[in-house]
Amino acid sequence: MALKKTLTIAGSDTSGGAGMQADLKTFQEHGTYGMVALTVVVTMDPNGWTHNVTPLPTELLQKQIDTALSTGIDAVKTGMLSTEEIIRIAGEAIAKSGTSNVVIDPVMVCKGDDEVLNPGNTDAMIQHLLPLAAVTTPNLFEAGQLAGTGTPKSIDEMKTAAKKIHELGAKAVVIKGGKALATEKATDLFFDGATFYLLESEKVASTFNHGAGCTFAASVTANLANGLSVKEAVIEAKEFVSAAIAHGWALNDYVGPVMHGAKSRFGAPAVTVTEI
Ligand SMILES: Nc1ncnc2c1ncn2[C@@H]1O[C@H](COP(=O)(O)OP(=O)(O)O)[C@@H](O)[C@H]1O
Ligand SMILES: Cc1ncc(COP(=O)(O)O)c(C=O)c1O
Ligand SMILES: [Mg+2]
Repeated sequence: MALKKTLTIAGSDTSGGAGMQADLKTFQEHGTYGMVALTVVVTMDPNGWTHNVTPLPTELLQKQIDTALSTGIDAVKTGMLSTEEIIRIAGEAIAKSGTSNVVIDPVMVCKGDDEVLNPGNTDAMIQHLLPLAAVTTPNLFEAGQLAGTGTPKSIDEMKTAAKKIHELGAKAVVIKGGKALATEKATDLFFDGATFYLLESEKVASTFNHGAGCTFAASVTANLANGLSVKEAVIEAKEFVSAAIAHGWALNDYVGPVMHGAKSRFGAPAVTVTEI
């Protein structure tokens, strides 16, 4: 039986919760066939868990992209890209891929890590990636950087940022309020270019949400490969990640990854969708 083919152009999170590890686990849970073009390897200091990001040689990235694209892919997502050159190469790969099922997760920082990646990356993402996006999935900080508005602090400010990001070329935008937004629920804003929707689920008190953003974007990617509409894809992704966060767990004293396979095992919390 042939499966839908999903590609992630992303970094390796050696701790397994985020990055290409989250993407592959999530692709598998959605019944798609996952492939990876690896950009960087993230390792952690065993004492204190400080992140270290090591880019792979770009010739090696290009060879991986050529390999994966030669199979004919049904959807592609980007994750941590880390340098302007990698962002440009990813953009060229997507333009060549032949699919319009393109999810840009504009990863700029790791949760719990203050080191913001090179600001030139934001401009490179705007130039090379946003115009190709069927959906882009910034968190609050990333949305503020892309829109040039500073981090949104309310639903109204999220709407303003989403409009700007849409004007930059992304066909649809999900700004993830997550637990940073001061709302009772875990609230994300979805803008399809015409209508705004709030996607809401119970806010989980736990801090075990490492990899939530990657898992959300990978779910959207697999759903698009499987033929769902963009709106259906983001709603299912919200259910999928809500279940994964509700069952997040402590890997060690430093990090709590989401449980990528929670929805199929335990079901998903309710998600409400409201047009605003
Ligand atoms: N504590 C939480 N409870 C429920 N949902 C959450 C929680 N934290 C994040 N989410 C959801 O997880 C998804 C990823 O969001 P977020 O963690 O902000 O992204 P990122 O990992 O990219 O920073 C979003 O749908 C967000 O609303
Ligand atoms: C390789 C890699 N990609 C992406 C991320 C971003 O993860 P999140 O899903 O928490 O936004 C991380 C964070 O550690 C990472 O290591
Ligand atoms: Mg993220």
